[in-house]
Amino acid sequence: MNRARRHNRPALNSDGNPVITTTDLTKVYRSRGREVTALDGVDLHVREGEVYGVVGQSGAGKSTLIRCVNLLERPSSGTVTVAGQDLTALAGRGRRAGSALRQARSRIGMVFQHFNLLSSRTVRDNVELPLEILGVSGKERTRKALELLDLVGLADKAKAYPAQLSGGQKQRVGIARALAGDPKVLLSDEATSALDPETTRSILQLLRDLNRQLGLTVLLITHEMDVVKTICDSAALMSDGRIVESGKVTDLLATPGSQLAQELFPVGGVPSAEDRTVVDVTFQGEAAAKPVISQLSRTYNIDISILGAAMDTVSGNQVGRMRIELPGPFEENVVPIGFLREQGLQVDVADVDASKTAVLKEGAK
Ligand SMILES: Nc1ncnc2c1ncn2[C@@H]1O[C@H](COP(=O)(O)OP(=O)(O)OP(=O)(O)O)[C@@H](O)[C@H]1O
Repeated sequence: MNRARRHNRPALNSDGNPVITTTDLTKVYRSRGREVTALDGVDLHVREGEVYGVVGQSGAGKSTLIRCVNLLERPSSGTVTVAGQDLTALAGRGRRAGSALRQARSRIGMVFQHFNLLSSRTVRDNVELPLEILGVSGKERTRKALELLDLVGLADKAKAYPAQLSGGQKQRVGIARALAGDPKVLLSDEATSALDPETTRSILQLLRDLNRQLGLTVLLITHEMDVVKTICDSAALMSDGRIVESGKVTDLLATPGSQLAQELFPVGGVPSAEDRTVVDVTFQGEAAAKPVISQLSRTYNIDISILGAAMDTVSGNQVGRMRIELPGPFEENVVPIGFLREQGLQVDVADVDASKTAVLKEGAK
């Protein structure tokens, strides 16, 4: 059970200080005479206290980005600043990392997809490991490890070995270990990808609770849009080593033609005949509760078909998307579409082509 208590930290201040900043970050891998540009001028701004998700297709550069943020991977150029400290200016790499970089890294926790626990050590000893490296005394290490295991709901597993734990429990140990150095920032590399849906939910809830309770800033990479919907305040979409869209999730949902919004709330559906206007409507907050579709139908005396719909909660707010079909071509529907916009809804006119696959958004034209 998750013991992290909720507390009443005010909602994220949208003007919060940046705690992770990358500037023009570039990473070029060179192997066997070949060059791969994994990061191509990435500017990332993660504000204090937010949960920030980076999504993108396989090979987009997500893992490279998160590994560059704590300098597990040394960028080819550009800078990484975490909690006001320019990590790229600190010397050394890997085992030989200078003590300044080691100290700075201890303030950055990292959680991995496959947990990376040492099988020969007990749960408690796994959590103590980073404290050993930091030179913390035995008694203090044990006190801290037990406190952290309690925080992640595993107080009764301190003497168990990783092999005796479920996947979700192993990830809780991974999270406790990541918190050992009292980090300001937690990096999560696909932390829930190896877990079943229910365990995923409980781990995401734990991350959210830790974010709220400790004021911990979380930067996570994921290929699961549900992770973004469930816990992210902000998100960035990566493609070919670049950030192609970023911002607060609620703002992205209100941005015409947003690719991230479409991926978060994919609505399909093709028109029933030629000469129909297909419109994607996004509802947020108060607008989600208004009976706008029936009002539209009554006001303009038109029949409206719902071609597809998705409703969900994003960062605690009710959000929905709906693809509707109005009779007649676009020119005949300018006024009804204006009515929807006046109701505070995000409205994109979708141009579903004859092959019924490509959707070109009005806002993206
Ligand atoms: N150590 C490496 N040496 C050479 N090329 C690499 C190395 N690591 C990553 N790459 C390449 O860099 C690009 C970005 O990889 P990266 O793992 O960062 O993407 P990703 O978005 O995390 O993908 P995935 O979701 O599949 O993990 C890919 O083309 C990949 O093949």
